[in-house]
Amino acid sequence: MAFSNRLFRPFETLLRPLDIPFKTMPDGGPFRLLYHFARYAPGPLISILVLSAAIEISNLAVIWGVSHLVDGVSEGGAVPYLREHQTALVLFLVLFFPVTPLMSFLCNALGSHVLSVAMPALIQWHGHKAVERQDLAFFHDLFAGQVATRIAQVASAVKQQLAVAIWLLPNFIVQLIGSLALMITLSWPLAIPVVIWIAANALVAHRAIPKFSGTARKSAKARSRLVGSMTDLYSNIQTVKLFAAEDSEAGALRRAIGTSMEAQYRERQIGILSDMAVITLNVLLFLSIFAVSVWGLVRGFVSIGEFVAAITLTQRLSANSRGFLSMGQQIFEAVGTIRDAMPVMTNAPSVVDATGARPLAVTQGEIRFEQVDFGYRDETPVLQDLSLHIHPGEKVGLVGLSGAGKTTLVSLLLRLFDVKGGRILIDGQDIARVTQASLRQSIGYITQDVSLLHRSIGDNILYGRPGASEVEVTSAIRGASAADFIAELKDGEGRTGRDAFVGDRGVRLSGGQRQRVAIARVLLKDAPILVLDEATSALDSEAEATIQEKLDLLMEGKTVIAIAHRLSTIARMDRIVVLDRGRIIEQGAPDNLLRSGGLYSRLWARQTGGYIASMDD
Ligand SMILES: Nc1ncnc2c1ncn2[C@@H]1O[C@H](COP(=O)(O)OP(=O)(O)OP(=O)(O)O)[C@@H](O)[C@H]1O
Repeated sequence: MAFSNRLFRPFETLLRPLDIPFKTMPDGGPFRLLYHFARYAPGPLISILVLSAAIEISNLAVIWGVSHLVDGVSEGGAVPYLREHQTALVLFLVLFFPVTPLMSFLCNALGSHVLSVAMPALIQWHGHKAVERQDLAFFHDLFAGQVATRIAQVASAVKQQLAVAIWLLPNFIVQLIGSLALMITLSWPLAIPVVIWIAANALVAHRAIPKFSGTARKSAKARSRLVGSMTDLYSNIQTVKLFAAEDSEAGALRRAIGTSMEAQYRERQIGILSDMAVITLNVLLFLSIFAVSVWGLVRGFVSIGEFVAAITLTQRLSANSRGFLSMGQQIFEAVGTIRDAMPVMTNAPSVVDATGARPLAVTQGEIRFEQVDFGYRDETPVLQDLSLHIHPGEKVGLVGLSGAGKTTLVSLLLRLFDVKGGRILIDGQDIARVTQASLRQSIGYITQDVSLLHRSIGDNILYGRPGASEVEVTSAIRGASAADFIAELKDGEGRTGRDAFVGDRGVRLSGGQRQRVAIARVLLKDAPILVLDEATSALDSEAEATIQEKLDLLMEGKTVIAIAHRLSTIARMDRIVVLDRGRIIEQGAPDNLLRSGGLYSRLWARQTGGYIASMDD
């Protein structure tokens, strides 16, 4: 191992973000959140604070020592002075080297490893743990990109806040108080300009920081809106191109960029003006300290050593005062950022495991919807007083016009949302009282819109049952009639077959191919309950016939709910349930329903070429 790796290894182990179990974050504001994370590394953080203050104390001691030395040597000559102060000089040299550099090294190493790397990593990791528990409604309300951006924003703002609070601020406060004390010790008239300078700086900060934080917030919002619009545009680029909307979209983007620039200009202007005020105050401080010192030299109340010390202190104060203003700006900016972004991490998820939830035990596969009421956000009901009893091993086809509530019904069975009234039972167990993981592990679900993870085809199929053997995966692929197209796959980086990547959300595959991968995944999962939401809609008739055979095999011995617009695919079901505006309006064996002259028979009659001609009327 390289020397530097060995040297820094101990610092890397002080805060191990990935080993810290997740705890719910407090939603009591930015400072509560800051405290929540600071408590994970109290030792290193307090050490940084103490070291930061100690470094400044030693810097001030060196300045004081130099002034003493200059006075002593100029008054009594070098040799007698050095002889008389041997011990003090050795201590002084030790402080100068190696103590101060060593403390700076420790402070930097702790700050860089714990504050700059491990702390943001901890926030991102715990931020992810907080977000992954959120229900689907949460993700429907936000762009996925926005969620990721907000977690990253909180991580960087908390890091910034902590760095200012425990690293920069203690150093600056010690410098301010110490310089003042030293000036008073050297010669009290020297302290007067410093006191006035501190008061004037505080006034500038008091006026500039609130203005700055307002504009900084506006400009951050404008920037994130710009990024949001661009993300939305690129993820819908196909629609933009199909409607030849590039020009109008570019116009909207130009406006967003313009607004963002405008906000940034305002932010910079306040920064420049307050900087100018601080620079002017610094020049005035220097001139007045210089004037008082020269006057003191002439009048004899300031020695040469004190003159040197006063000028050095003034220069250090001036150099750091601009940093102080920017510290204030950073704090306000970070507080604003945390306040805006923290709800994604602190909002309580609405679908959670009940206390003492037990794993679902599917023995028969019986499903009961009992007087279920449900609506998404507002009061508009999507399902009303819906009761449905599905017997063990029964195959039920769900039919209804678009928007009738079919997908919603199966989403409730998977507890992607909670019912507003009534309950859903599987083998007599209320799904609200079992663990969500065990419920979803017991249900194989092929969705209408199959989206795949940007990984290899093999990994996407293994998602059905991680740890499945090679033989099982191969058999699932065969079962889904996916072997031929997978064998021919090749991605941009030369990976072939099962190793080929599928592109973002599976864009490199056709709709039918994506559906076959989804079927293979569910075959591998082999869950006792099966939900097929338009499982074969993207397949051509020939492929559908092949897959249908496989699905029939897959359905054997399982309880099945199948949604289909193409009625031929569900004609073989034991029972058809027809939904209309959230209610069951008819149900029965397919043949009986055909004869009854209801909605199902009308839909069937309108079906041409395998499709329902006017589903949306
Ligand atoms: N995430 C959601 N948030 C708000 N409303 C939703 C959401 N998903 C669906 N809806 C609404 O709920 C109603 C039922 O939708 P659902 O998707 O269950 O119908 P469906 O019968 O499956 O339709 P389709 O056959 O077109 O898929 C619709 O009015 C729809 O607009």
